[in-house]
Amino acid sequence: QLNATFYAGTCPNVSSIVRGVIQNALQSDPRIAASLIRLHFHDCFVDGCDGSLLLDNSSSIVTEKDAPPNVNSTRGFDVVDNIKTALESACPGVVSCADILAIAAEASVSLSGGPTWTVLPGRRDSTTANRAGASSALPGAFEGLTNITAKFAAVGLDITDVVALSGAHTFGRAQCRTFINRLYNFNGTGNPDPSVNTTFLASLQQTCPQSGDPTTLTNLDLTRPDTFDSNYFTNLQSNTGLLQSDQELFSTSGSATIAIVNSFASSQTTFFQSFGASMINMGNISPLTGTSGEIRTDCKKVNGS
Ligand code: HEM
Ligand SMILES: [Ca+2]
Repeated sequence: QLNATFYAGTCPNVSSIVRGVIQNALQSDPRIAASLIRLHFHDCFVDGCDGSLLLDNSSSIVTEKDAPPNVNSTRGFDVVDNIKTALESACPGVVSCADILAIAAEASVSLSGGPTWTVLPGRRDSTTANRAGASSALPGAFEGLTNITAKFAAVGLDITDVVALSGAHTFGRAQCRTFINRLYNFNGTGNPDPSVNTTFLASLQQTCPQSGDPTTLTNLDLTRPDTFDSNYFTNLQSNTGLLQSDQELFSTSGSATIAIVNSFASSQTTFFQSFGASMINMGNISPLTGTSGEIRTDCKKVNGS
């Protein structure tokens, strides 16, 4: 039931309103586009794309925001609220918070130099959150390609989706705690991860000293950190992927992901096309449609609570 023209009659300017708020936010926060697309991902993998991630703690809600993959990590909720406020004033009670995340993801990528794709809206918002689901369903950087692939398969996404969507790490930041395992004592070997380029390793060790601040940020893409491009894949070819889960796509011998990395590295057009298709696949994960769920008035709260 998701449909490109879902808001054509009820909120025809929804895309330009969302885009305008993000454009404005980008003026003071060049990272916000990356942070917003990540919210759509962390929403969709937990009970589908239903806005569950956005709910705060309350008497009936145990927030997903405090699950390990999200706590002190996901950000941009204030901008989602600004988008919701702008939409409530233009078309009250019409656009769901789940759709805001899907539309914001596309706007964030296209405003950062990446592809455009046709977002299919029509999602409605959950009245529940799933903390345990957020703790278990989202992939972690140390998990290994086999487990990560299994978590994507659990929501109907295949190996091409894994590689294409990982390309979102072409922008945004990561904290030292998410990759320091690779820098000094990888898997108990007493040595760094052998798949880290040695010059890159030295620079990461400077950024993240062994007893330094685990929350220090660095760019996921060392080449053009705020631009959406295919450099993520050429980085993997030169062993400068930041997270273990990034570099494994290219450095796991015999893996089917290697050929996909090589094809995206050699053609940005191929990557862009594939990325748009995979974002649509991700956006289709078990939405609430029809009369299921509700259209929240405030993305942080279930209506009437
Ligand atoms: C394949 C499995 C994935 C793993 C293991 C993973 C893991 C991570 C980790 C550990 C961070 C850094 C978080 C922090 O330091 O606070 C991060 C950041 C990010 N992730 Fe992923 N991720 C994955 C897939 C995805 C997907 C599918 C998307 C979107 C389509 C995505 C978009 C992002 C973005 C844009 C950032 C930077 C956010 C910011 O700067 O605020 N990731 N990811
Ligand atoms: Ca969800």
